[in-house]
Amino acid sequence: MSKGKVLVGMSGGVDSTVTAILLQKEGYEIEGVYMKLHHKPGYHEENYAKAQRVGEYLGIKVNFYDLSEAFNKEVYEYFVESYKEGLTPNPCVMCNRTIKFGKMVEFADTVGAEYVATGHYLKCDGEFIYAADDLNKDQSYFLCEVKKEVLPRLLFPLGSWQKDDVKAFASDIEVLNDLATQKESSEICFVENSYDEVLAKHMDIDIPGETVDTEGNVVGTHKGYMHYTIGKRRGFFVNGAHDPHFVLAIKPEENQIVVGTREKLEENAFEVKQINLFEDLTEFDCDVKVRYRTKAVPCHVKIEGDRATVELQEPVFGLAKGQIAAFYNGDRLLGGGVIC
Ligand SMILES: Nc1ncnc2c1ncn2[C@@H]1O[C@H](COP(=O)(O)OP(=O)(O)OP(=O)(O)O)[C@@H](O)[C@H]1O
Repeated sequence: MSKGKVLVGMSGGVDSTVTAILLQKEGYEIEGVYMKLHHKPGYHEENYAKAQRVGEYLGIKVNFYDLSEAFNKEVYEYFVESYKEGLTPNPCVMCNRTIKFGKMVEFADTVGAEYVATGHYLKCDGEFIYAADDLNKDQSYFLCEVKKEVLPRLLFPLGSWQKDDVKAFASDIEVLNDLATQKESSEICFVENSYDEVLAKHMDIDIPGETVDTEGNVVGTHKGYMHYTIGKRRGFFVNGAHDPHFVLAIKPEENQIVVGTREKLEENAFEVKQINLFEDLTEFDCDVKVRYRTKAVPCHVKIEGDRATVELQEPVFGLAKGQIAAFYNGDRLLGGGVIC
């Protein structure tokens, strides 16, 4: 007897392919969906064809779902607008909230699937999300803004797998072994080379401006504020500087970047907005990650409405407004918010 129906997000990559195979083996009825999210030329034809090939191998239907309009509004425009406002966005976090675990869950309803699965590396027990066993691949951070209501419907079979084992598993299946060796996708699906190349399609980002110190004194020049993120230490000019200088703040209205030495990047507290929690908490101790590839730091969090203040027990360097703070209790994800 079937364990129930699962809609699997199938991108044509090795992770979602193995996800679908494992769930079918476990006894679930599987249907796939390939989502068209952006307009990178040639991308969807190639990847949908791969997803369909996996579908044929498994004997399942793989739907093509054009979500490019919703993706453009919820993810792409947010990405471009954030840089315009001098902020550092995290498009994958917003995509997971609105598209992958938003629109895809709604689509699951239309095909009668009670569950939704992807090849993300993380664990979910229906109530909480946990870091993956493969800590190098762990993607739990990117789900901290997902709505709590959808968690009971999510399945992530790769949470207990090592990436190398996933590749080895796929390599053993002859018709799919090319998927195991293909290049891994880049971090942001619609960015081919660099984020400023994407921004340059929409506006002139090469407008030189002033580089100032923390007192507002002009100390040099830069090539346009959108080329910089907090903590960056190259690509601008500081007159007569002996020590390395880092971007401390971005002032879009003045087209200025504020720079200073590394100690000035140190922060001991910050605020977050758009707080999203998987349990009812108002004041608590936990660990916080202020970027994806960074160590979690112990902190104290106090929630007020949909905002929170975070006091760090050890300093972090280079907090970027717009970036995502994810709260953890050990390997359990408590939720997250947007640094403001
Ligand atoms: N265009 C898409 N259509 C359907 N599902 C998708 C799509 N893009 C990503 N996913 C789902 O989200 C998961 C995570 O995507 P991400 O791009 O982070 O991972 P990935 O390691 O490249 O995965 P894969 O190897 O499956 O391509 C994928 O494994 C897949 O289940």
